Amino acid sequence: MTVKYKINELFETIQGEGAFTGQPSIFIRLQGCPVACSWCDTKHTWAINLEDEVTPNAMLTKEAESQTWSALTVKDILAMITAEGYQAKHIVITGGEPAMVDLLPLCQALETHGFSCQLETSGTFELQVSAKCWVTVSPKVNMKGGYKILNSAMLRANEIKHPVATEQHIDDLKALLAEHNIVNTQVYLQPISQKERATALAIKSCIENNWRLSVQVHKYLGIE
Ligand SMILES: C[S@@+](CC[C@H](N)C(=O)[O-])C[C@H]1O[C@@H](n2cnc3c(N)ncnc32)[C@H](O)[C@@H]1O
Ligand SMILES: Nc1nc2[nH]cc(C(=O)O)c2c(=O)[nH]1
Ligand code: SF4
Ligand SMILES: [Mg+2]
Repeated sequence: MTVKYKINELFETIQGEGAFTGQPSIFIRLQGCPVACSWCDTKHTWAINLEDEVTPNAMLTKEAESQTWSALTVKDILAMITAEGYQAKHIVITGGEPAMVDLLPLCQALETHGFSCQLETSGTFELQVSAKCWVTVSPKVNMKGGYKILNSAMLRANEIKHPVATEQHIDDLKALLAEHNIVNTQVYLQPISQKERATALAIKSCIENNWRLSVQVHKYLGIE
């Protein structure tokens, strides 16, 4: 049977986080996440309720965040991107937690059609992506859902992007890097919810550790 992806949103914008900040990108946001980060900015993507399924057009044209989703095949997704006339050549697969499902058919089809792929993931599920897919791991420590960061995800990561608000988050990150023996992967600190204190802590810690700052540019610009 052809795999269908449960999609909460599909839109074109500027990548606002991490190494690709500033890059025009098409975002595919998958529904569903059990990790349950208390400060998650996309809580509407957590629940997968069958009664929340909507048509592809209703999903594409929604004007406010909602937990509705539409089931699309890879072919449907490519057709939608073409029909919308999007110009971006970079596709960000996010969620929710997109790594809960097999993303290889999606990556392969997108790459065949000339797109580059990027995955945004918590690293708590085995990654099923193409070899060329850029993997952004945002490791989650002690979240309510009880999921643990996988060694395979930490090792596969092309960048590690860590949301921070407290010194504890910095200590958690250092412990993770040591535990998984990560030395060369570029690390980004991302202040949680643009809070002033979180941003000051992120700047200080980036300078101390030679990490980079990621400030969720889209939120400062008021774009999606
Ligand atoms: C919404 S998550 C979806 C992908 C995946 N579940 C993950 O956590 O990486 C996308 C990115 O937003 C980050 N994020 C979520 N809520 C945030 C917040 N309030 N402030 C800063 N970053 C946040 C996540 O850590 C992750 O890097
Ligand atoms: N512009 C923009 N950049 C992003 N980078 C990661 C995002 C995400 O929600 O995964 C995101 C998002 O929601 N919007
Ligand atoms: S893993 Fe990602 S989507 Fe899930 S709760 Fe945490 S930040 Fe939100
Ligand atoms: Mg976001």
